[in-house]
Amino acid sequence: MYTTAFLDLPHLASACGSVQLPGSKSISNRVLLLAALSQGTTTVHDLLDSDDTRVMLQALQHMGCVVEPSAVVAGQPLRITGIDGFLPNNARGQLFLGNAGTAMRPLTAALAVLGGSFEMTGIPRMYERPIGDLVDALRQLGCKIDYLKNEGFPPLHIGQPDFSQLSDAPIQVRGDVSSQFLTSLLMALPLLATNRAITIEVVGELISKPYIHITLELLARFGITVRNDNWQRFVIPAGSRYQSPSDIHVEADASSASYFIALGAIAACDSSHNASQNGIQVLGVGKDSIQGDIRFVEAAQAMGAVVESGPNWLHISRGAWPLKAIDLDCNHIPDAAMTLAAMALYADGTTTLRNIASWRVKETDRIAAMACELRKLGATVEEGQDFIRITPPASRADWKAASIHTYDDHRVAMCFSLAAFNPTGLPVRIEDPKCVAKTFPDYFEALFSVSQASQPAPVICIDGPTASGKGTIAALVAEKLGFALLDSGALYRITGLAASRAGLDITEANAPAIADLVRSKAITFTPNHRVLLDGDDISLAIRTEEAGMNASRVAVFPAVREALLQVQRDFRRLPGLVGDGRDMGTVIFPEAPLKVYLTASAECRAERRYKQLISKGLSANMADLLADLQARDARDMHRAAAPLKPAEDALYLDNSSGTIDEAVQQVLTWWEQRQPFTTSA
Ligand SMILES: Nc1ncnc2c1ncn2[C@@H]1O[C@H](COP(=O)(O)OP(=O)(O)OP(=O)(O)O)[C@@H](O)[C@H]1O
Ligand SMILES: Nc1ccn([C@H]2C[C@H](O)[C@@H](COP(=O)(O)O)O2)c(=O)n1
Repeated sequence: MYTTAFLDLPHLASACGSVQLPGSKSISNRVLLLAALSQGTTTVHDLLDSDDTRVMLQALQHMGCVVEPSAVVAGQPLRITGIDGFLPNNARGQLFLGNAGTAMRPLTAALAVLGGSFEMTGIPRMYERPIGDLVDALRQLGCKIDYLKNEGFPPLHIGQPDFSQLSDAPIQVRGDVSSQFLTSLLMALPLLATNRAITIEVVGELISKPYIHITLELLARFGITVRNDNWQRFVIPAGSRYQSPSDIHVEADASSASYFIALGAIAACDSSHNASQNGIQVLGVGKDSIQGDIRFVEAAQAMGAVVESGPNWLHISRGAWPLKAIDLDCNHIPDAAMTLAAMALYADGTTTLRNIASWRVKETDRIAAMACELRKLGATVEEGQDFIRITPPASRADWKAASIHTYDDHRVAMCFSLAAFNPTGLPVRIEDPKCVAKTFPDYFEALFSVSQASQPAPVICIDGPTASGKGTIAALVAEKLGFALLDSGALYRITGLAASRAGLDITEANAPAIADLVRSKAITFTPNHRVLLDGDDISLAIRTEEAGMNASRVAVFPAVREALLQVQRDFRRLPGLVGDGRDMGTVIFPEAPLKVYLTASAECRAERRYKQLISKGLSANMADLLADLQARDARDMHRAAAPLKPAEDALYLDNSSGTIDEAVQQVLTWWEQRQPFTTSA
């Protein structure tokens, strides 16, 4: 997941390949709560690991459920032993539920029926999301719920209910604000229906029926068959008791699929792929899905997408181009419909999405957010209380390179990534990309894995002499931008070490053998910054001064440099790369848009290197270090092959007196000056 302040998506030209989607958030959190209320242990497969499921799991553990392991581990099922309809004695606590509506609303209902003493809290946006209609419905039953701040909104306090006045009268709930209120009652009230049937009556038109369909399907899996009288009345039978189904599989998220369905419809396939590889394959959800958002497929088809499907897969390719503008009532696909707003940027006219009032009370006011950000890209947008109307930029020249504000809303971030396929060749900046953690933490990684940029990924080169600070500054710049990192010096250090371990003297005569040796070795840079040579951890061994000197000696040989050329270029990937070394800007990436030549006085470098070695527990001597460093500079600068020198278009940065942060900031400022983005509103 990208945890940077922003993520710059280079202009994307084509997309092709296969994506495995994470589990559905709606199904995951429903399954977790139902398993928690049940008798028995439920093994949950393919659970989504996201912010919303994490807060739900923590809450369930607070309620006395046994969860093993205590958090989601990739590829492993999770076992939940339920409370069989009763909280432990004196159950109490504060439950922090972030911005997870799928946790706040159903847990409020379940705990209000179960009792105990709980404070339900969240982030500030949660306190703007209405819950009054649910609380009113629960109070009809005798539940004890108090508002801790504003009437009608979380945070809440839930106390011990009094069901002495409970009658057979139907419980009424509004259905026209959020279907989560009805879902919450449907999941909580079986706890009260042990010896009487309970009827829920919907007041107003029920929105988002597909989400109620998911709830009913899952209730049935946990032993509760609810009678649905035309979406107006729901009858929970007497004698209800939650029973674990033992094993349950969470299907992939159909709304997450919408971004890749749109991608298949928008992006041409790279001509280097053959016809059979054409398009985007989505794995984990298909035509047998119980999720209403699967009907996004029909909307995408109406806009021109060509979609084939199997029980749990979809294949999407471009059909009509430009896409066809549509006018659609989106009540049946409230979440996925946001993706249509992004697709509308590529349509042949004005697209209108209607009956989307619920967008206004989601993670953010989504109608306002989409309108504002689409306008930044050059679209003309009209918004109403329950509709949005989008006319794409009139011509290529009318597209703008925008910095997209994401409002802590995962769907805004994912939708606007599709703007990177604009016809003008512009990049798109996505602010706060980590907001996708709510449903699809690795969304951007998945997007990059199937997308091809119109230009090779951007590279920032940082070259300079030994111990000038290249590695330190390069790593920090890469971290800030979410770019990959190439420590090219490490490759020469590994080569020098491999040669000595193989008993090869570093001589010109041995240069071809050393080059062959490095070609035959498996070199791995692990995500936690370890360096492996054929599986052996050599992270520390390559950091000695001797290893640095040997690196400088092998680096003189053209055959070695040739052997490492493609290895280095292969580090280039989306969204970009920072390369540190001696010839990044002159030889390896001569077309890089930013080249920095980092210097510092020899004395300053020797002193910093001294401190660096001592801090790693390696021995060092200042006088020797200074002499070695000067010898290394001389060899690196005066060798015939790719000598250390500034590229003609390099910018000089003297790192002798400033701080590390100042040097990093300078590089970032130069980078920013090369970007075309208009700033956020
Ligand atoms: N501006 C600075 N102020 C203080 N210390 C710094 C500064 N810049 C870098 N350093 C420190 O200097 C030491 C050497 O930096 P670094 O290892 O990044 O250099 P390098 O150029 O990558 O070296 P090499 O070429 O040998 O790989 C590190 O301990 C780093 O933290
Ligand atoms: N692009 C590069 C990177 C490194 N080298 C050589 C010369 C250096 O002295 C040696 C070790 O590099 P360091 O880890 O200290 O950055 O490797 C090179 O020739 N070209």
